[in-house]
Parts: sequence; C-alpha cells; structure tokens
Amino acid sequence: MCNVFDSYIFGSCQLAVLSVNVSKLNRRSKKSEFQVTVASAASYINTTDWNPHELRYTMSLARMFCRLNGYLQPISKAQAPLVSGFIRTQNEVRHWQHTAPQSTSCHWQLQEECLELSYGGLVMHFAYVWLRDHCRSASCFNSKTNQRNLDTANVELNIRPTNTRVDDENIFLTWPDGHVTRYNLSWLAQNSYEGQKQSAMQPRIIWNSDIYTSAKVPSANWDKFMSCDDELKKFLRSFLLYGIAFVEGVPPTVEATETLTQRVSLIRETMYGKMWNFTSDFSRGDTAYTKLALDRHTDTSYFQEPCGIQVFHCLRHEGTGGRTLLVDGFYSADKVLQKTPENFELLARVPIKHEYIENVSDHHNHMIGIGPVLNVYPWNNEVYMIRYNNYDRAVINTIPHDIVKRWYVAHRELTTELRKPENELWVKLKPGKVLFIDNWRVMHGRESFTGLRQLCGCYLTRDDVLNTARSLGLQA
Ligand SMILES: C[N+](C)(C)CCCC[C@H](N)C(=O)O
Ligand SMILES: O=C(O)CCC(=O)C(=O)O
Ligand SMILES: [Fe+2]
Repeated sequence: MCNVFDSYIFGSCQLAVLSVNVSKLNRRSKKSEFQVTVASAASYINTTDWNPHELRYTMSLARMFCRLNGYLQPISKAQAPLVSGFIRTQNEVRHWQHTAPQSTSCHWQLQEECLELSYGGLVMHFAYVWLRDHCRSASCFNSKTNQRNLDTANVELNIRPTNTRVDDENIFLTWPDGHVTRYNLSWLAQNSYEGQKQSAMQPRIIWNSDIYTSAKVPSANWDKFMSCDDELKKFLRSFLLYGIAFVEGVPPTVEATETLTQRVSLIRETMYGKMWNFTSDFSRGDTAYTKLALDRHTDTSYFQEPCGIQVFHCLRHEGTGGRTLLVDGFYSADKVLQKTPENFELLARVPIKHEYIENVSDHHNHMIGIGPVLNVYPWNNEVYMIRYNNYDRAVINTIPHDIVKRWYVAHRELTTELRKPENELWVKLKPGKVLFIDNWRVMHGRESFTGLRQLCGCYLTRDDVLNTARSLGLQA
C-alpha cells in the first residue's frame, strides 16, 4: 500500500513523495512508514494507474534527478522494491512550494502543525507558535537591545498563518490579525532544532596523552598575551578545543598571575578567597593543603555550579615529586558512550551529591552540590560538564537500591577509562608557567611531594571566559 504523500514542481519536473506503508508490504518489517521520493516528468503525476514497472522507471529518473540537482536524498536501491504494488490516492496529494531554481535548494511546505523547510540538505520543522513567537519585526523584537517585545502569553497556541509566500531569500507569513512576519530562510536554517541537533555546542578535540602531545599546542607568551588580542584569541581557541592551555614567561608572583587571569575573565571568588596561594600547611580542612598525592578529580563539585576554570601557577618548589596530572574527562566519557551506552545514560541521568564540610580554625563551611556525574545536552547527548571527585562525593541517598549497583558499575567503567595510563598527561609546573584548566572537563590531580611547594591561582567565572572568547569571534 502506498500513497502519494506530496508533490512539487521543479523546473520542468514534477516530483512525488510517496509514503509507503512497509508493514503492509512486508509484514515482517518492523517499520510501519517509509518515505520514498520519486521524480517524474510533469505529466506523470496525473497518471492514475501506476504500475511497478513504471514506478521503477520513475525511481531511476528520480535518482538521476537527485544527483543532478543535489537537493534531495538519493533513493537507495534497498527502497526501490518496496514500492511495488502501491495504490495512489489522489486526495493525498499536497503541493510543495519552492524558491526559484537559481536560489538553490530550498523547499517548504505548510503541514498541520508546522512549517517544513528543506534547505542546505537539512529538513527542518518549525511549529507555528514558535514562528509567531520568534517574529523579528520591529513591534515584536527590539533589535537595539536584542530583546523580545512580543508578549508570548498573548499568542494563540494553535495559531496558523492565514497566508504564506516566499521570494528567493525569505518566507512571509501573514497571521490571523494581519501581522506579517518575514523570515530570512538562512536565519531559519541557522536557528532550527534540526541544525542544532547536528552540530556541537562546543567544538572540541578530545584527547589522550598521545593526541595532546602530538598536537604540539603552543603556549602563549606573557608579553604578547598581555598586549595582543590575537595572542589571547589563539590561547582561548586552544583552551576551548582542549580544555587546557598554558602561558609561559609569567613573573612568578600572585599579582602577575592575577593580572594575567583578568585579561581573560572575572575571578570567581569562593570561600578559598579570590586569589589563593597555598602550601602543605593544612591551613584548610582539605587534602589539597597536604603533601599527599591526589587522584584525578574536578574541583568544587560540591557547588551547585562548579567553578568553570581553575588557574594554577607553581611559584616555588624545593623538593621532589609534585607533578600535575591532567586527564580529559570528555575523552573517557566518550569511550563509555561508545562501549556501554546504558552506563553513559546512568551517569548522565542519575543525580548524586557532593559535599564539603570544613571546620578548621576560623573556617566553617558546608557546601552541597547536586547533579549527575555527566551533564549532557538532551538534544544531542553532548557532555558539557563532569562532576567527578571521589573525595568529596557525599552519601548516596538519591538512588533506589535496585539502581545503585548499576550506577556503581557505570561509575567503575568511567573510572577505568579515566585511569588508563595512556589517558594521563603529566606536567611539572614551574615558576613562570601558568596552567588554565577547564574544570567542567579536564580532571587534575597531583603526585605526592617533598619539600616546600607553593601553588597560587584562582577560579574563573565560566560565563566571562566564554564571553571574552565570543567577543574575539570564537564559537563558545
Ligand atoms: C584550589 N584550592 C586549593 C583553593 C582549593 C582546593 C579545593 C579542593 C577540594 N577538595 C575540591 O576539589 O574542590
Ligand atoms: O597541589 C596541586 O597540584 C593541586 C591540588 C588540587 O587539586 C587543588 O588545589 O585543587
Ligand atoms: Fe583540585
């Protein structure tokens, strides 16, 4: 059973899109609906009796047509036999609209609930209420402030345009009250869900030690960094790509480190202070303030919003050990996703708590942060933040007993990935070399050490780092 689903005209050709009910054609098939695109000569669509032979001929035409015009998905060979024995129902035919041939591949169609737009190889859908809400006309949107004027609550939820037309670049929608919205087609394409789903929010290169080392990412140079926007931009570009970046030749003082970071962002003050400068004196109730080794972790997982960036500058070390360990959490998370998607899912969906309880001399702090280990964008499963700190992980009381063991299995798999030696990047921080770490992505740790070791640094406000990157023209 097969119906003509849609048809449209392009130049001298008329195209029919057939909706084939595969379950009726082949009962063993699990799929119930299948779409096949067919191109034909203009007269073809008026033919009432389609026979398999004719259809196959039409399909080979379609394939050729698609290839020539490059704007339809070529029909795969596998689909061809499915359409034999179809019945065409005339009343199912709806008409596709299209922009002029020279304006390239853009086709649109008004459906029951949405506008369907085919542009640049992507088929997109825009709900009518969305289209009304996003109107960029002067009365609906203030282009000086980039803010919406329209009161969304006044939009009829079942609104539909009463009239639609297109020119080469735009689609014009007339609404029931007479208001006209003009959308630039490429604006729609750029702002579609389908486009967003396909692209990464944050383009990145996930790395293990080999990948990072062979990339030979250059460090920025202090003088240039402070005076030249291009150097800052290069630095931020590699920071966004790898989640770590270095500046060398920095005067080994807290003040210079502060000046440096303020070129990138606002400092995020926490209960550790604005700039911190610490040794192994146990002045605070945390293992960081000892000489002990620290396994890979993210910091401030016990904040509702963990600090976005951590800056380290080792001002002094007279002793042995104390190397810094860096591991790309996104690389390991990706391995879990590839190997055991259900473990990835558990780590991404199950919220847990992290906690910081400090009662040392004058410092009294109790922080609780709640969230999953892997924070992902639901539309594309892209990981954007990892909370991973086994020291600070709190009592688990947010997971029922039948899930908790599965959660531990998933957590173990992530840990196994994170601990693979090939994923570990070891660096010895020296006075003058400042390290920026994306604390939502790259874990840090350290080797135990002897002697006096002084580390200064700060946390940065993530929004401000990204803001600086965007102002320099980077995608962040
Ligand atoms: C960086 N600085 C020394 C100030 C604080 C260290 C905090 C360590 C804490 N366990 C955490 O992971 O958040
Ligand atoms: O001492 C170090 O190298 C790092 C310690 C640490 O994890 C931290 O301060 O967050
Ligand atoms: Fe840390």
